[in-house]
Formats: sequence, C-alpha cells, structure tokens
Amino acid sequence: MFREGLKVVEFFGKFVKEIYNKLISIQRGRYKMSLKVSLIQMDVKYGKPDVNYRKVAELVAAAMTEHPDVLILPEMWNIGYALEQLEELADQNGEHTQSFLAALARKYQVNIIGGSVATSKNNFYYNTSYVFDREGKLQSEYDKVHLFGLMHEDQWVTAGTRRNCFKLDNIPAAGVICYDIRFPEWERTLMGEGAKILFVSAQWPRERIKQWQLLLQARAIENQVFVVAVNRVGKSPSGDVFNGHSLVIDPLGNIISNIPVAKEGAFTTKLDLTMLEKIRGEIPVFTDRRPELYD
Ligand SMILES: O=C(O)CCC(=O)C(=O)O
Repeated sequence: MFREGLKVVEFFGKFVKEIYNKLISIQRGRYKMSLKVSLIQMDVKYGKPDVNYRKVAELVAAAMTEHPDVLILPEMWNIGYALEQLEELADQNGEHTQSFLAALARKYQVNIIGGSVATSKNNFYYNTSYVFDREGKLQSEYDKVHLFGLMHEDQWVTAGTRRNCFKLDNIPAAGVICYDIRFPEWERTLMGEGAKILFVSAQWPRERIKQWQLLLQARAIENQVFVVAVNRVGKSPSGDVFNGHSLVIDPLGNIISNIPVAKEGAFTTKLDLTMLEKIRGEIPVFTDRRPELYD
C-alpha cells in the first residue's frame, strides 16, 4: 500500500515537472525576441587537453557574469591542430567532451555550441562539434564537412556528411566549422530548416583574417541571418598566428560586436531577432530563388 502510494506520488511528480518544462519552453519560444551570446575567444594549447578543458571551464564561468543565453567555443579547442598526436589525444567517441559540456550547460543553465574537438569514432578521426541545451541535452553532433588541405587536415581526419541544424530556446539555428564558410552552397543548404543564426567556430590564421571577415559578412547578407563567429587567439608550433577577430554580424552584414582583436576572454553581445522578419520581408531572397536554374 505504502509502495503504491509512493509510485503515485512519483508519477504525479514527473507529470508536474514535464508540464513545467513544457511551459518554460513555450514561454522561451514565444517571447524570446533577443538573445545574448557569449563568444569564448581563447588560446588553445597545442596537444594539452587538460590545460584546455580547464581554460574553457574558467572562461565559461567568467562569461556567466553577463547571463548569456548561448555560449560558443572555437575550433579544435581540446588539442589544437596536433594531428600527429590524434592516436593518443583524440577524445574517444567524444565522451569526455560531451560529459564536460553537458555538465557546464546544466550547471549554468545555458545553451552551449561546443566549438569543435578532435574525436575518434570507429577507428576514424573527426573534427566534431557538440551542441547542448540548457538542460544539458545533446541537440546536435556535427563532423566538419570541408577539411582544410593546407593544414593537412584531410590526411588525418575523416569528413562528415551530416548537417548541423538545431533549435536553442526554440530558435532555429545552424553551425559550421572554419573552412566550411568558404562553401556558400553548404550554408545555403543549412538554411533550409529556417535558421535565424549561423554559428561558426574557427582556428583562422591572422594572415587571411580579412577574408574571414568578408566571407562571414557575405554569408550573413546572402542568407539574411545573424552570424556569430568565434576564432582562437595564440600561436601554433608551425608558426601560424591566430588573432581572434571574433565577430557578431547582423543580417545586413553590419558588425555588431566590439571584441578586442587578439585578447583572450569571454565577450557578450545581444542579438535583436525582431529585425530578421523585416529584412526577409523587404528583400525576399528565399522566395525569389530560382533553384531550377542552379546545379
Ligand atoms: O580557409 C581558411 O583560410 C582557413 C581554414 C582553416 O584554417 C580551417 O578550416 O581550419
């Protein structure tokens, strides 16, 4: 009798919690017209995952003083481009990274675009991104699709084949990694699910930083989306210098962030999502497309 009583209480407890969570997500989905994003512009220590995980935990804690809705990390932040050490250092099935990011997301109740980390899955290596929601639930797993030959990434890493589309607080969004931004057809493909924000994580060297900015502005304008793009700072042993220049760009291509170029830190910017509908209404590029003429 007592046991049955407990079961009934447990059942109703679960039921009430589910209703509560539903109401919260409806509330977020309906009313959220702005979104605060924090970009974690960090140095990545080559081949030193312990140092890098600690650094991410510190910078995420620092970011939380600004109460962001979403955090984003750079590319390959666990080991840098230490490709020749993948056998030893790649995160097996991404398990360590997933539990690390899920715990941070839950602890701070914040959405996390986990940049990317080197993983090994079924004896292949990948450049993998994980996205977690505020409850620490995995919303997307993405393996970088376009591998960067100039840094020999294609000799070590296997290219992904899946899209990275997800919803955060009910807002549709998409994510890509670094070299992916040179393929406008890929970003356009991701827009098919109605993304309002494109998240980009990168290790983009200083010598081509002008191209980084122009490419990101173009992706924002042509897709009429906000672009939130984080790049690392620091140096790699091969001599590449990374000067950050992380950017938040509105759907008209205007830069709306004010992130000190080469400084390490967590930088927060607010996106006003109300401008999207107006822009898309005025110049309706999605309905004016002529896909029958394209390849
Ligand atoms: O496209 C570029 O110039 C940089 C790309 C890159 O560094 C990368 O994908 O890791």
